[in-house]
Amino acid sequence: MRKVVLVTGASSGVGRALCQRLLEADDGLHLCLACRNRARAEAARDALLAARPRAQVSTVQVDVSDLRSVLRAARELRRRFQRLDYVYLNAGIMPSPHLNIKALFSSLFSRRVVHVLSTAEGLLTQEDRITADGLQEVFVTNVFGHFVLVQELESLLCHGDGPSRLIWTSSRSARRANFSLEDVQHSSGREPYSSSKYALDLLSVALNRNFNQRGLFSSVACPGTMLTNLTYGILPSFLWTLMMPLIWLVRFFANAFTLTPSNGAEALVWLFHQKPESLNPLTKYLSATTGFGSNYVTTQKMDLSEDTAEKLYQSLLDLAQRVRVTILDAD
Ligand SMILES: NC(=O)C1=CN([C@@H]2O[C@H](COP(=O)(O)OP(=O)(O)OC[C@H]3O[C@@H](n4cnc5c(N)ncnc54)[C@H](OP(=O)(O)O)[C@@H]3O)[C@@H](O)[C@H]2O)C=CC1
Ligand SMILES: CC(C)=CCC[C@@H](C)[C@H]1CC[C@H]2C3=C(CC[C@]12C)[C@@]1(C)CCC(=O)[C@@H](C)[C@@H]1CC3
Repeated sequence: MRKVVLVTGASSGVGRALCQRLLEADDGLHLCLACRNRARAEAARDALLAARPRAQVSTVQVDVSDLRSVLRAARELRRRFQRLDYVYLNAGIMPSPHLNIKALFSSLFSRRVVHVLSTAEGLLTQEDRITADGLQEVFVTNVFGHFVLVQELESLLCHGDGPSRLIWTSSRSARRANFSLEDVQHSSGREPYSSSKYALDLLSVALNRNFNQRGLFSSVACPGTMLTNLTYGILPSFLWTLMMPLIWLVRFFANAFTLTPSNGAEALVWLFHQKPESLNPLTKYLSATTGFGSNYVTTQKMDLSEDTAEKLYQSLLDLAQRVRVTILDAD
């Protein structure tokens, strides 16, 4: 039977490159592209099938920032599939980013230059919005919509017939100091992106604690800094082009500049091929690229406590229950 792989945010960037690379390695897979925009999803499916006609590629419409859409998509997936072998929880946003140019220049002359350029620590803030469900948009898109999707797909993931895998696209910019259990949605801070990625790291740890015995394994990866729609929201593409000679130089010292979505997919593809029992649940798997353009995977121990992970998990369960009641009452 074909293995089934679901990828959210597969219409562009690293999600789309991941699909391409997975099919290059094995066109016997069934890929299901979970995207918010039907036209972009179908364009991605057509391009993938044109390159690998033997593959099976389907699409499902889901806007992960809209919980009704998540429930609808999960219902559709339960109708279509008996099991999901891999779910890549990859869709993500960084709305209205503001780059602190002064901090960028001073970091270039500091001893922490490699760390700052790899994580953007102290360089970026964002303006978050509130969704129609009354939730912070970055939190619901990057974390909570995916959490509810996983809950709704539990029967396809814990099927008792071999392991299933969750692989989250996190980030090197996930930072403990930007996350608080008292404000998991980061409604009162200016770094919702970093907070949401830290929440993903915690969530993955908690999911492993709660689901490994039922055959579900979770991992987190960072694709490194790539030129995608997300980074074009920080600086326009012509500025990236102008800075390219400098960035190629920087890449000799900072392996996090993977630059292309295909390079960025390295850790996500690598995780696909690993036995889940061999992976450390407290490790983040990072795509990296050398100055000469070779890709490899490196690891980082996550800066978190299992107790905080469990507390976040419980608070997401509570929130999901409350939101479900509100949605059901409104319908
Ligand atoms: N670019 C980078 O340097 C880095 C990116 N990442 C992470 O990689 C992931 C992919 O981003 P990247 O490829 O860079 O950027 P892109 O903007 O190219 O891709 C983001 C994907 O997420 C989808 N998406 C956004 N919002 C929603 C939503 N509400 N519902 C469903 N799908 C949605 C987008 O759909 P659509 O095509 O319709 O816009 C798109 O397919 C993100 O989680 C990001 O945080 C992590 C580290 C570095
Ligand atoms: C490298 C030079 C000379 C200039 C680029 C400056 C910034 C635009 C750039 C430096 C660090 C980058 C970075 C990200 C975006 C672009 C930078 C701020 C991310 C925040 C992109 C999304 C992520 O998830 C992070 C892992 C990236 C961290 C580094």
